[in-house]
Amino acid sequence: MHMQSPPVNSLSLDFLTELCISLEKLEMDKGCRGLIITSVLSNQPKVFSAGLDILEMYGKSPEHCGEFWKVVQEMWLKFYGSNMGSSPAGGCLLSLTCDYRIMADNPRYTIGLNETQLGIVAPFWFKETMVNTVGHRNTEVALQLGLLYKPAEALKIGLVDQLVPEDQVFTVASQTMTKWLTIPGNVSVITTKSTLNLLFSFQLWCFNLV
Ligand SMILES: CCCCCCC/C=C/C(=O)SCCNC(=O)CCNC(=O)[C@H](O)C(C)(C)COP(=O)(O)OP(=O)(O)OC[C@H]1O[C@@H](n2cnc3c(N)ncnc32)[C@H](O)[C@@H]1OP(=O)(O)O
Repeated sequence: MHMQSPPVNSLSLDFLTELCISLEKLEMDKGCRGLIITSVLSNQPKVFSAGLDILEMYGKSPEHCGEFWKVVQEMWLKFYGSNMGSSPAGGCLLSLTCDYRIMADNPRYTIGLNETQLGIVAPFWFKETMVNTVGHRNTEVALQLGLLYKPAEALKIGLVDQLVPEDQVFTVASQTMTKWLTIPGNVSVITTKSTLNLLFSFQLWCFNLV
């Protein structure tokens, strides 16, 4: 899936709604077993996604914000595989929801949950998704300081899985997905994934009760 919403693929209500509809269609397509999401913006260096559209959250009615927030959560529930350039905040969340993250090895790119730098709080489920990926201590430091990591640092803490030269990102992503798809039987993979997420799903359920 190619994201192309200039200038920076910011996640607006319209963009997220279209993304969720496209994902729903792919989920219903029995021939589709995986998804590589990438940015085809023409800017250099490339942005994967600038995160939530800041203008979507400013000066809007509570109803509009509610609708926006619902679609952000829906997006978080659906994702699978990714490759990328710069990914701050919601852009980082988008890639954290994927099974495997391949980042272009260009020090001008950064990734991380930088919300505190903007004076906002990374929501509970952003934080928990980060903890599940890089562990508690790395998350503690990253979130409190609102750190944006360059590719080599992101690889070191496990925020991304692989760095590749910029012109090879898509080829390597395709090869990686081919390897993942050799695992037989969708059901065992999906069940394993659900088991890994069981505690988090329960926490989220409790959180929604309060
Ligand atoms: C309802 C409750 C919500 C609670 C939310 C809590 C969680 C929040 C999550 C978030 O995702 S908040 C968003 C955080 N995002 C950022 O901090 C990213 C900010 N942007 C950048 O760092 C850079 O723009 C970039 C992505 C690295 C790209 O840099 P580049 O130099 O290539 O482009 P710029 O000249 O900076 O930007 C071009 C253009 O795009 C506009 N823009 C950038 N980011 C956003 C954004 N997130 N939303 C809306 N618009 C954005 C930027 O203003 C420029 O616009 P113009 O000036 O050209 O009009």
